[in-house]
Amino acid sequence: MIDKLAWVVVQNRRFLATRSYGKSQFYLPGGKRESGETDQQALIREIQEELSVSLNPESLIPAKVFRAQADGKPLGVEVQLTCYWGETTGTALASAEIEELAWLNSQDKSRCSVAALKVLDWLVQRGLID
Ligand SMILES: Nc1nc2c([nH]c(=O)n2[C@H]2C[C@H](O)[C@@H](COP(=O)(O)OP(=O)(O)OP(=O)(O)O)O2)c(=O)[nH]1
Repeated sequence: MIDKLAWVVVQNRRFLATRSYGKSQFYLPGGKRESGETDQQALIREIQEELSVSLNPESLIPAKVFRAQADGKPLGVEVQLTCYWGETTGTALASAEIEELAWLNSQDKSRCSVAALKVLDWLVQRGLID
């Protein structure tokens, strides 16, 4: 199981998703903890790397944990996304390994990894995106 942290942010009834170079599916932004890091430290570092914005540590609130088949990995390898809400100052920009940023809603299901799709469905259920 691949254990990752992810940032969930909704604006104008869409959520932020990222696509890395060489990949076709969109993911929730985030990544793995490095040794000794808290969830908060790891997520802030990953979001700074991927999107060039600083998450405010005080704003981080646990959202939900999702588990699904990991994109591009052998069948049965799962990714766990421990998702947090959080606020940033500044505008997210595709950086480092990220080729593209997109604000998605349920018209974009086919562009999402299975894990990102679970997040999408949950945001729809909660009435936050269309
Ligand atoms: N952050 C994130 N990762 C996701 C999502 N959906 C999804 O399948 N993943 C998967 C993609 C990879 O199979 C898996 C692990 O990410 P990773 O960064 O370790 O994988 P990778 O193969 O790109 O990295 P690497 O081994 O080249 O370092 O997480 C998602 O929504 N957000």
